[in-house]
Amino acid sequence: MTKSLLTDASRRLDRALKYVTISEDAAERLKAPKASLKVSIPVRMDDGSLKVFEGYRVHFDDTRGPTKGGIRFHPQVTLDEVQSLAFWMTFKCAALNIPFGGAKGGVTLNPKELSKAELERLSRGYIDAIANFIGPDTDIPAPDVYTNPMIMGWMMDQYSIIRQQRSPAVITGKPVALGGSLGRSTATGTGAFYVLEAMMEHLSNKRSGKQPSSPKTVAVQGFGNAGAVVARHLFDAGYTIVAVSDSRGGIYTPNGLDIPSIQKFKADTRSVKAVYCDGSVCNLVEHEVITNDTLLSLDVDILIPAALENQITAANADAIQARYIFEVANGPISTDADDILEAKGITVFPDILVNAGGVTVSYFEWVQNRSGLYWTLDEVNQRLKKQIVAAADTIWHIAQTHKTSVRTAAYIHALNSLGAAMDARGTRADYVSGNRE
Ligand SMILES: NC(=O)c1ccc[n+]([C@@H]2O[C@H](COP(=O)([O-])OP(=O)(O)OC[C@H]3O[C@@H](n4cnc5c(N)ncnc54)[C@H](O)[C@@H]3O)[C@@H](O)[C@H]2O)c1
Ligand SMILES: N[C@@H](CCC(=O)O)C(=O)O
Repeated sequence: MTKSLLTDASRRLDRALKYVTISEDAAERLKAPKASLKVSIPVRMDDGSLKVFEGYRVHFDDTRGPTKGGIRFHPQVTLDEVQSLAFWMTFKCAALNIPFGGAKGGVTLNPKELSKAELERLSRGYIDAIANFIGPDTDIPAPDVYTNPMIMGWMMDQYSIIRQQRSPAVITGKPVALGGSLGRSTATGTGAFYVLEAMMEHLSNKRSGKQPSSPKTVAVQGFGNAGAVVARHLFDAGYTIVAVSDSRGGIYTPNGLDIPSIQKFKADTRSVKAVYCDGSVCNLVEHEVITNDTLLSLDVDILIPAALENQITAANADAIQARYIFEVANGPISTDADDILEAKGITVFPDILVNAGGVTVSYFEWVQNRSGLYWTLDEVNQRLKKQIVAAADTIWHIAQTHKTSVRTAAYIHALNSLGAAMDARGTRADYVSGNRE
């Protein structure tokens, strides 16, 4: 039987609980989602046939505010996956001190097999099915794997039609023309870069003079919204990106890839190739074609999984050679693998901190939609940097104080804020059990 992703995710919570003073009632409530909705979405296909897709929306916890989290379109979406992603959103928002709880949504399909018109009908159909489960004050979706601003725009429009009023704040990650925030499309990668720079500074302050110089070589798994942007920031900052990949596999060259050229080529052709572009002419450069498994086990300073969950498990953790792993994807490392990596002296910087730039700028987008006042790109990035580096510094200090992994420190930090909110609100246990006298 396959292991539940949510059960594995909850083991991270158990590890942090012993460091925090949080009531047993509050801890118990954080082990299961508040509500899970499963829907069927009938879609008229271009050939006239009707196809029914399965979708989900999960609210994990709303103690700290309306629930928040992306929508994934992927053939492997399951309820267990969406629940785990909603769990991580809860702790991510708490760790970043964003006044939101955690949620997630997903539809099980391969969007690459749908025409643009079919994709629009599916996106609008999904919103029809979950409209009473979301709202600007209750649950606010956003993009995730294989969804994008165009899809968020259709979804916001559909919700506005249903409610008969324009509702930009119901969804974030929209096109800027429809009330999206400047900087949202690059926020996850930009935030990850800010965290990486902050952590490199902490590590170099901690290092004694005898230890090796600062890290320079990087491999990035997944060259999408999150992975390509962090790769570009690192390239611009002088790191050598030796390998990148997408769902079809990877490319490797020890001298380093030209990330701006690869980004341009991908935007033009949708494929990731080792190229160097001079103006509009792109030529292939010498490289090795590698699998995603090989990419993960390259001998690099920094490994960045930026694709899907469970990429590093007990089955391959022993082969990992990187010194540091920055989790840009949600849940790319299993709990068993964490232990193996720690024993090998590899430091893991966790998803709920590293990829929190996306939801942070989503929060900024929601604030801008509600106030009607829009910020410049500089303002957005400055606020993002301030908020995410503050969280990174706090988490680093918790890890040093308690001598825990950075992941456990991130959960301790999140739990302190969640526990305080839950205890302040009361667990409502008597009310829930029907004992209302
Ligand atoms: N988009 C956001 O705002 C955001 C924020 C936080 C975290 N994340 C997380 O980052 C990860 C990537 O999301 P994204 O928004 O960049 O998605 P995306 O759809 O923009 O890109 C996904 C990339 O991963 C690649 N990919 C898919 N399966 C793969 C596999 N098995 N091996 C290697 N590559 C594979 C795809 O080809 C694509 O390049 C996900 O875990 C997501 O939950 C995204
Ligand atoms: N899907 C993203 C973004 C969520 C959001 O912006 O609400 C995440 O996993 O963090």
